Amino acid sequence: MKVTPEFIDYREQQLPADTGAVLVPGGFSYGDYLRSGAIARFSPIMEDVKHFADTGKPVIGICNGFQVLTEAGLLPGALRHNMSLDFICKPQPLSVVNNQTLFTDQFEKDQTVMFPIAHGEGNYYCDDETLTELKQNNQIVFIYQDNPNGSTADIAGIVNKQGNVLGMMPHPERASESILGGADGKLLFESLVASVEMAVG
Ligand SMILES: NC(=O)CC[C@H](N)C(=O)O
Repeated sequence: MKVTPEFIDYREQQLPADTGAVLVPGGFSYGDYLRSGAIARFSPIMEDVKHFADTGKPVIGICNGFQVLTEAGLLPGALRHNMSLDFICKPQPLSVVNNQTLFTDQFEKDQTVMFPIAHGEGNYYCDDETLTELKQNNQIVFIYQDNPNGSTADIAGIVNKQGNVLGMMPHPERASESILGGADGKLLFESLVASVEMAVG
């Protein structure tokens, strides 16, 4: 099976019927006014993204996409301003703490990967109760090796309880071929594509 990416406009009401996975990308939505992702989560397409996620199909939010998914209630917690209040843009070493997800099963457990970060509001926050749940359910997927932004428990990426929605601040797509400085990120997309292929059969 050949996987073909397709851009879906945020004003659409419905995802195409044969959608295998949804990727909510990074960038700036509505100029990050109020909070990053706080307005974009009302985009018409988000209703169907929620239904899609409810059926157990894979959804990944990267950077602004992660912010949108937390604002939409698809993932717990919130992203706050970096502790330094600076926009931080640099390569960042991470550890893959959970390689048992459909997004990370081609990584080694505790593998070090280098993904760039580029954000002003990457400081992941959740309350103690949520953090306990995240740990108990093995929902923490990536952690920062040297926490750049003040994130609770060094969290760089989490999945929802069901394991089909991933949100992460670092950018695997900016580390997906050696000409970009590294190809660690490619494994994430290969894991995802293999999972989608398996689901489709
Ligand atoms: N690269 C991104 O997606 C940036 C996300 C958001 N605009 C921030 O600065 O936090």
